[in-house]
Amino acid sequence: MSPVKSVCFIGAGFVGGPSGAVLALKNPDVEVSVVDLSENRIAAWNSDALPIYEPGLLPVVKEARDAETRPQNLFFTTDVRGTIKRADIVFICVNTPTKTAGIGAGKAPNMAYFESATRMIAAEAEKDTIIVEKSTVPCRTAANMREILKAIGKPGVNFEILSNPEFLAEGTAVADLMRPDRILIGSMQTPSGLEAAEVLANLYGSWVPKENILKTNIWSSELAKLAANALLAQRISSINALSAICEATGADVGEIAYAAGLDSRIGSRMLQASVGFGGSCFRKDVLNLSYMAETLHLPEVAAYWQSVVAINEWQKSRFTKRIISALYGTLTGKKIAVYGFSYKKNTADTRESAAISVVKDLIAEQAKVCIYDPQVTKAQIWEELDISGCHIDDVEKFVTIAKNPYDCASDSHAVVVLTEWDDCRQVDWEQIFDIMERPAFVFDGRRVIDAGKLQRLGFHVESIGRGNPF
Ligand SMILES: NC(=O)C1=CN([C@@H]2O[C@H](COP(=O)(O)OP(=O)(O)OC[C@H]3O[C@@H](n4cnc5c(N)ncnc54)[C@H](O)[C@@H]3O)[C@@H](O)[C@H]2O)C=CC1
Ligand SMILES: O=C(O)[C@H]1O[C@H](OP(=O)(O)OP(=O)(O)OC[C@H]2O[C@@H](n3ccc(=O)[nH]c3=O)[C@H](O)[C@@H]2O)[C@H](O)[C@@H](O)[C@@H]1O
Repeated sequence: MSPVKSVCFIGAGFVGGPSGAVLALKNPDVEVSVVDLSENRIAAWNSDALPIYEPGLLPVVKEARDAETRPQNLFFTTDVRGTIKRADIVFICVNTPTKTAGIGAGKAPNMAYFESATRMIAAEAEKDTIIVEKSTVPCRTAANMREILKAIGKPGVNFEILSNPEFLAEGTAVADLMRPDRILIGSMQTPSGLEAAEVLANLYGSWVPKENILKTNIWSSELAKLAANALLAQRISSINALSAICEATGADVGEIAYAAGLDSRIGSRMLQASVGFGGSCFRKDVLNLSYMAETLHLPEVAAYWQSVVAINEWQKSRFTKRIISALYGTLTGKKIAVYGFSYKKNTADTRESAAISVVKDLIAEQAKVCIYDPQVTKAQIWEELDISGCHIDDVEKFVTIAKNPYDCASDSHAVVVLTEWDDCRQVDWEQIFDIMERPAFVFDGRRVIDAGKLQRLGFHVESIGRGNPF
C-alpha cells in the first residue's frame, strides 16, 4: 500500500477535533482534515475560541493548524465531499446518540448520522479508501457498512473497514490521546483487512509504543468499546449502590472504596461515589449494549445491564429526596445554590449531567435555584433544562445564574455541590457561612468537601455515602 498522504475525520466534535489534532501533530507529513456540516463549529475550530473546552488542546491545534513553527497540516473545513475524495483514510467520528423515537426509542443508538457519513464516503471516494469506525457503534455495524459501500461505491474503488474505537475521557482528552492505555484496531482477518490494520497501526506508531497497539477481529473491537464503557459505568453504579447502604449504616463509602480498591484484583479507579454518572456516553452505551442483548434474545443479559442505568437514575433522585427531607420537607421559596452544572470538572459538556435531573426536581419543589459553573453558559443550561422537559416559564421564574460561588450562595438555605470543580470546593467556607440563611446546609454530591471542617464552622453537612457514624 502506498504511504498515507491525506486523512479525513468526519465530525468535528469532542472526538473528531482532538483526535485529528493529535494525529496531525504527531504525523507532520500527513495532511489531516477535520470536516463537519456545521459552519459554526468549523469556524470555531479555525479560531482561538475552540468549540469545546479541553485543557491543553489549543496549543496542540495551533501548532499543526497555524503554520507558525512548521508547515500547516491540520485543516478544519465544511468541504466534506472534496476532502473525502482526497483522503486515503477516513475516520467516522459522528454522533451516535440514543434514539428518541421509533423502534428501540430510549435504548437503541440512532445510526442515521453514521449511515449518512458512510453513504457520503461511498458516493464520493474515487480511489481505494480505508474507512475507520471511530464513533461508538453496535457490534456488526461494519457488516451494514460493507453492504452500503458495495451498493453505492464507484466501480473499481475498494474499501477496507476498520474499527478503531476511542477511549478518551473529556477533561483529559489531550493527555489520553498523547499517552493512550491502548489503541485498539479491529479488522477483517483477510490479507487486505490485516494490511489496512497495519497501515493504521503505523500512523499511531509515530507516537504510541508498538506494544500498546492491539489488533483484533473487527467484531471484538466494536464490542470491546461498549464493554469498556459498560464495565466502567457498572463500577460507578456498584459503588453508588453501596453508598446508599453506607448512609443507612454509618459506614463511609470513601473508606469502603479505599479498602476494596487496595485489592489489586479490584483496583482503585472509577470507584468515586457520586450523585450519578453523566456524560454523553455511559448511559447511551450501556443502553446500546442492553438493547443489543434484547435483540439477540438474551433478556437476562439485557436486564443486567439495564440495572446499571436504573441505579444511576435512582441515585440522582435519591440525592434530591435527601435534600428535600433535610430541609424539613419543603423547598418552596427557599434559595438553593447549585455548584457546578457540567457532568464532571474540566469540561463544559452538560450532556446527561446529573445536575439536569437534580435542578429539574428542585424546580418542581418551587425552590429558587441559583447556579454557578465556571465554564457552562446560561444558554446551555436553559437548553438542557428545556430538553429535559422543564417548562421554560418555570426556568425563567425559578432559576438564576451567578458569576461566582459567593453571589450564588448569598441568602441561600443550602449549597448543593454537583460538579467537583476546584473553584467550587476551594471557596472560603467561613465567608459562605456568613452570607447564608440559618441553619446553613451543604449537600455534597461529589464528596469533595471536608465535612468535619464545615461542621465545625456550623454547617449541617450531608454527603453521598456518609451516614451518621455514631
Ligand atoms: N465525547 C466523548 O468523550 C467520546 C465520544 N465517543 C463516541 O464518538 C462519537 C462522537 O462523539 P462526540 O465527538 O462526543 O460527538 P459530537 O456531537 O461532539 O460531534 C459529532 C459531530 O459530527 C457532526 N456530524 C454529524 N453527521 C455528520 C455528517 N454526515 N457529516 C459531517 N459531520 C457530521 C456533527 O455536526 C457534530 O459536530 C460518538 O459515537 C461517541 O459515542 C467515544 C469516546 C469518547
Ligand atoms: O466513550 C466515551 O465517551 C468515554 O466515556 C468515559 O469518559 P467521560 O464520560 O468523558 O468521563 P469519565 O471520567 O469516565 O466520567 C463519566 C461520569 O462518571 C462520573 N464518575 C467517574 C468516575 C468515578 O469514580 N465516579 C463517577 O461518578 C463522572 O463524574 C462523570 O459524570 C470513559 O471514561 C472514556 O474511556 C470513554 O472514551
